[in-house]
Amino acid sequence: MSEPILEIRDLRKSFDALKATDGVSLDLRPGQIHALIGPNGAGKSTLIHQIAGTLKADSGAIRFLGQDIGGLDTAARARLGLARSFQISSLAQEFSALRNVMLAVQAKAGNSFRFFRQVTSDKSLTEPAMAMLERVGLAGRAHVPAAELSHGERRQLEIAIALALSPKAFLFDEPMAGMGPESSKKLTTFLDGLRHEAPMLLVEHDMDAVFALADRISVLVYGRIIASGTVDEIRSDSEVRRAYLGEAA
Ligand SMILES: Nc1ncnc2c1ncn2[C@@H]1O[C@H](COP(=O)(O)OP(=O)(O)OP(=O)(O)O)[C@@H](O)[C@H]1O
Repeated sequence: MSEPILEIRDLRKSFDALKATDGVSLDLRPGQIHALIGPNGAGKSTLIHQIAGTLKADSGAIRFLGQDIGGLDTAARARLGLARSFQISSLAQEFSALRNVMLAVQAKAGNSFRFFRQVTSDKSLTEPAMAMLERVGLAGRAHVPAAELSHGERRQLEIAIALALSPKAFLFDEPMAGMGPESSKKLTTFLDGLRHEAPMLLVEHDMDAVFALADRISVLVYGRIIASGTVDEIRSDSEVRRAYLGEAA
């Protein structure tokens, strides 16, 4: 089996007495979509934030491309190729979709944010940014401020931003949240194709999407992984059905 791109080992994070992450270990391998599911409050977002670096783990190891990244900040992890899209949007709301992606292209190139005003027409930024918008189906909305995009379009924009960083792995926290069935289907097809670009750790409550996409599913309950396996293994696991899936399986 190929070496994991991302390795999590015995990760722990408490908020006072609450063990939000209680000894989690998992691997993300090349070409893989690894879904992380579990009930509300199970610790899925907390885990994603520790991997991205927006939250510091209490203990445990996070290795990315063979390197221990536990001591790196969010920006350094992103520069290594760890791209993320969170439940809570980090878009610059007053900027157009195109400008938002240009910021990411510029960050990837290592340029300073301060000079952004002078480079808004720089083709080395506009062209790749436009190409990313085309990929996610947002080219026609390039000049619309992020604040005026629909919820689904904002999620597409976040993915375009993630793509602009030439990621080696994606962390997605509920990309389908708040989307209607049509948009969810479209996004599912898009994410399916994305696995060849970089593997993905996907937190998602939409079980249709998870079952359609996941190569592997890990089930988190009270901060612990209670089961990990293929879609079929997870669907037929009686403990998982009791703890989470219920009738959805
Ligand atoms: N900053 C924080 N301070 C204190 N408690 C927190 C903090 N962040 C999360 N928690 C708690 O940690 C637990 C895990 O929360 P988390 O948001 O990671 O769950 P989740 O599985 O992502 O839930 P959901 O599916 O509802 O998004 C919850 O009990 C939550 O209240």
